[in-house]
Amino acid sequence: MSEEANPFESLQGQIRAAGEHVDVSEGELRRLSRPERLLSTNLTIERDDGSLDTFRAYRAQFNGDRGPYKGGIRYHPGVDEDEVKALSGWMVYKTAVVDIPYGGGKGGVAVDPRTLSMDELERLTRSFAKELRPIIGEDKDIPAPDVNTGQREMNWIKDTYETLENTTATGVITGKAIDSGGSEGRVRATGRSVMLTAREAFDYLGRRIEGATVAVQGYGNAGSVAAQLLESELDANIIAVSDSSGAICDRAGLDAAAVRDHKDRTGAVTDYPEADEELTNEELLSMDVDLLIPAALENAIDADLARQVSADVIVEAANGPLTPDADDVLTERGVHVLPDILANAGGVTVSYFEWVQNRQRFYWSEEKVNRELKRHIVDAFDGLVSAFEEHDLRNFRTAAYVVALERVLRAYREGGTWP
Ligand SMILES: NC(=O)C1=CN([C@@H]2O[C@H](COP(=O)(O)OP(=O)(O)OC[C@H]3O[C@@H](n4cnc5c(N)ncnc54)[C@H](OP(=O)(O)O)[C@@H]3O)[C@@H](O)[C@H]2O)C=CC1
Ligand SMILES: O=C(O)CCC(=O)C(=O)O
Repeated sequence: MSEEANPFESLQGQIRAAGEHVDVSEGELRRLSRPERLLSTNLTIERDDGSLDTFRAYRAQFNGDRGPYKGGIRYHPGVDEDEVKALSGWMVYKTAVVDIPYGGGKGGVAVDPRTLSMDELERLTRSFAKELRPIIGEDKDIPAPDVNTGQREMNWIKDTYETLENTTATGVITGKAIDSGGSEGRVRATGRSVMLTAREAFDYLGRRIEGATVAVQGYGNAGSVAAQLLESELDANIIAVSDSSGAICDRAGLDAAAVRDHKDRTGAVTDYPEADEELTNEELLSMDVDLLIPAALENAIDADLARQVSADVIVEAANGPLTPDADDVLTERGVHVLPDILANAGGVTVSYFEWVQNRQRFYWSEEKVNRELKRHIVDAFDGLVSAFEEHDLRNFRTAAYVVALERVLRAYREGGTWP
């Protein structure tokens, strides 16, 4: 394996690559390549046995030119400052590419939540919420779920914030449970945009998605919903999936929902009784499939692995799953990569719908949420393709950053000296 790429440097390279095709000054590019603000703190909680433990925690507010900072909160041992900075920057360009009125932020705690009891997790989350309280708010910075967080953690943060502020502020966080102001369709929104992006991409490339073979790395919120929707709505054939325990494969096709049930019951996709064989994650990523969906963490595919990738199309459900060198190798090899900032933007798009519903105190049906989500993703895909063709770009990622950078730049300039 080559040396691990720094995700913050990866993000900066992606912005610079787009900058070559956009009328942007060096000063503007520098401004739009680093966070405006970073909260870096320690959370000390009492363990159930009475001892104290301390965890590093961060919130990066990368850019607010287009609206309040927006982005998830991750609980994972690998969380560090550069990861959070990168993830917050990706949010800026993601919200811009789907044209929703937000900037970008991201937070995280360096913790393996599986080592905490539910009570300890609640104390940790409420402690983080107290640290976040001065810098978040319905019109300031609106967190949401990411890896290893979900409705439960979002509700704890909302409750802590509202208690300390002595008010109701339903829109201070998104990804909440439905009866606490959550939106229909949010839980499945990230997977849904992955499915929609795959459908649009296959159509554009003149390929059939019906019956297409698919491998999915990571079987959490993003990966397992994408797999289920690709199967149920587009008749794609999910032949391999994985999680941190390993990968399973059935070349005749897995039942994506049944694998999810098995993982919910046992905690892992491995040992699924209907699977033909078990593989390593590396073997899954180099399988000969029509569509590969990395849906776990950053840097899943480096240059060495990229040379072994046999998929024709990659749709990035995870944020930053390719190292920059892997991206170059895949571009040169003619593998079509649909970038994270479009493909997984369904999550933040429905978070936006949730926030709109919270502000209006008027709630939408799931059918309306899904219809609006489809419109945003299809429009964003069309915008990306227009930029790709107009600038004769080397890959779809640069096209997405060109569209997004132009939008962020316009907002920045309109806030200061008009061109
Ligand atoms: N949730 C959301 O709304 C959004 C998520 N994303 C991105 O999608 C990605 C996944 O997030 P999400 O689905 O929410 O997170 P989850 O915590 O729900 O799922 C993550 C999955 O990745 C698996 N995983 C972790 N490490 C590895 C590994 N080395 N090899 C294979 N699988 C691994 C986990 O396995 P195990 O279950 O065994 O731990 C789990 O199945 C992240 O990059 C996130 O930033 C992007 C936009 C929105
Ligand atoms: O729903 C949101 O606001 C953010 C989701 C997120 O963290 C992401 O898109 O990476």
